[in-house]
Amino acid sequence: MSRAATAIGVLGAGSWGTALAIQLARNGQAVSLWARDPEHVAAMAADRRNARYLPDNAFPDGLQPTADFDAAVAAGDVVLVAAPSHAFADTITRLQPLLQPGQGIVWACKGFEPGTGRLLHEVAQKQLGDDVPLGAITGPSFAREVAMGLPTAVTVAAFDEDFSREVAQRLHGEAFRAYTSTDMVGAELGGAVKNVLAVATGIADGMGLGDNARAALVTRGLAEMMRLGEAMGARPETLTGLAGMGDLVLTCTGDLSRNRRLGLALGRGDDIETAVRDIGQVVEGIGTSTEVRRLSKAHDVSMPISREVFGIIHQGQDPKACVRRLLARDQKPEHAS
Ligand SMILES: NC(=O)C1=CN([C@@H]2O[C@H](COP(=O)(O)OP(=O)(O)OC[C@H]3O[C@@H](n4cnc5c(N)ncnc54)[C@H](OP(=O)(O)O)[C@@H]3O)[C@@H](O)[C@H]2O)C=CC1
Ligand SMILES: O=C(CO)COP(=O)(O)O
Repeated sequence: MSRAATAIGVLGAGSWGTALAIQLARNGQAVSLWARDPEHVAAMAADRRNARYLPDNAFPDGLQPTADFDAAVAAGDVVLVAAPSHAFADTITRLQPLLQPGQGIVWACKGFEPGTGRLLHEVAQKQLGDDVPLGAITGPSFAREVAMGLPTAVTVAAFDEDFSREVAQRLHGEAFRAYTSTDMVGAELGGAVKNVLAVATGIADGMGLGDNARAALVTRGLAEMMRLGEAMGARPETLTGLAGMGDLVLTCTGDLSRNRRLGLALGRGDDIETAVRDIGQVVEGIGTSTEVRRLSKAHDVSMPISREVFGIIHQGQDPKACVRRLLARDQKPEHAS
């Protein structure tokens, strides 16, 4: 099969893979959208929509669902991975032997490798070496709104500026602005850490703590993200930009956020298993809270809000006790000198 700059394979037909596939097809790309379940593929092909994840959005003509992983990888010069972060490493391992010279990989997953805290570009680089162009799509972007064609801005980060430009050009279009960045660490860190902070603000809102508390959590959460970012080599402007502050504002305030919705349920006193089942889609903040805890310890960075989210999710701690602990912390200057 010949590969072309006007064709692309998207691996993962959840809500975000499907929305990005719709956006790419809107821009005239021939899109092969791969899903792992052949029945799901058959249903999408018949309905010309993804009834499981984005039922309200019809597929543009250029979008073809496929159950053929190899064909999706071979479709274009760029392969877009849109699996949850816990499936990222396996996806890279599976596609590695299929990669042809000149092909690049970009992903839309927001999280860390479970168990190691590695950023996804570190996972990909370790597996593939330095010769394969790699990039990450991040920023404030609810799948449903992108699929509807509502105005959205994202960042495409890659060490290789030509590659980030190429991916951005494929995505950029009417109502969809794709910026570029060379700060992979900041772009990936912002998109991952915001998941934990969206759970935190959801919990506060679920407990009825008010608008002041939400604004305080967003702002102090950003301070946590920036401290970790400084320790890990992120650029501060990335974290005050779309990948950090932008996504933080979106997911800490927008009820389409699955992470915020998990928090709302926990804050109302629901148990986590029921909340996750009711949401029915990936909630990255659950695993990410463990990895943020790991990284904050490894880099000796104070992240009290993220720590309490970890305690509530993984240690069964009472949200009320967590709030009391946060409020009882020592008084101090807002900005460390
Ligand atoms: N939805 C959004 O608005 C946005 C999501 N993201 C990020 O995109 C990534 C994907 O999320 P999203 O599409 O929303 O998730 P969804 O829950 O909507 O869909 C999950 C998708 O991943 C597949 N999947 C689940 N487990 C595995 C696995 N072990 N191996 C391979 N595939 C698997 C599912 O397949 P199946 O149906 O067969 O179970 C499904 O296609 C996440 O990292 C998320 O943070 C980023 C920006 C926006
Ligand atoms: O990352 C997202 C929007 O930018 C999606 O957020 P949730 O995973 O919390 O739904």
